[in-house]
Amino acid sequence: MTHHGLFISFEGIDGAGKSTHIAGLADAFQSEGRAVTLTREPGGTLLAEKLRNMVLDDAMDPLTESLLIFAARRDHLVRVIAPALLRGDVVLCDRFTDATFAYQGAGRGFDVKVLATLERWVQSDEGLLGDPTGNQPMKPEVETVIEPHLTVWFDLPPEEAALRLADSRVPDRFESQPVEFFRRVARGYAERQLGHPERFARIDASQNREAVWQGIRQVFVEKGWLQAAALP
Ligand SMILES: Nc1ncnc2c1ncn2[C@@H]1O[C@H](COP(=O)(O)OP(=O)(O)O)[C@@H](O)[C@H]1O
Ligand SMILES: Cc1cn([C@H]2C[C@H](O)[C@@H](COP(=O)(O)OP(=O)(O)O)O2)c(=O)[nH]c1=O
Repeated sequence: MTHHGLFISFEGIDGAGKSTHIAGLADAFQSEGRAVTLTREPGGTLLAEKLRNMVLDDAMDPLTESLLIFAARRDHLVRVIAPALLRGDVVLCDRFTDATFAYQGAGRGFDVKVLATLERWVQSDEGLLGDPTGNQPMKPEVETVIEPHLTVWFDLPPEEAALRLADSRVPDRFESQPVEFFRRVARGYAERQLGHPERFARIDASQNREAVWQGIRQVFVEKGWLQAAALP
């Protein structure tokens, strides 16, 4: 799929600080005249938000969980992400497939080979350029697997994330997992980074908010995607 958009995902264990900084980046891109699509996973469409509620609220086996998450992802790609990239938008997505490898793969111990197969199927651009109902799919000339241009990984020790979350919100099914679960998830993200070093930017999320923001700012300025002057 040829497009002029920019696809950026944000990752890290719960409480690492993603939500705190995504809105600031959206403002920075908008102040430079770029259209921004701000979205999240699981979710981002009516159907995917319904699937999100099921995944976050109901106990299920890891294959069911992975299939629902990838089903939500496909709908999100077809209806929101691919059209936004074709329009030339900057897509800022709170979590994407690395979260599935970290949470369902490393966290829940589900087979990463199955996840890799689902990743290839779901993120194929085949059918993405057609009608989102799927009635009139168009075949791409060369099939490609859509993935973020950049993944900003907020790396934070699980013990610190737990402290930050303790008084901030009611935990969902994942957030209420023991710290050992998040140690595995954090290792899962580290493995994903090793597999995709060119795509990942690791941010030391244990720093204070201002230092974390400066780390993010530096990544975007170095890539030439934002001008230093546009950022506080
Ligand atoms: N650098 C930081 N230092 C201390 N607390 C932080 C920092 N960044 C965010 N927080 C706080 O930690 C909690 C989790 O942050 P949040 O952005 O919601 O994380 P995430 O979206 O990654 O789950 C919030 O209460 C937030 O205010
Ligand atoms: C995208 C994704 C999220 N998740 C989990 C991680 C989070 O605990 C939860 C929701 O993520 P998130 O949107 O970060 O929740 P919040 O904004 O409330 O912190 O879904 C997976 O287990 N697999 C996935 O593929």
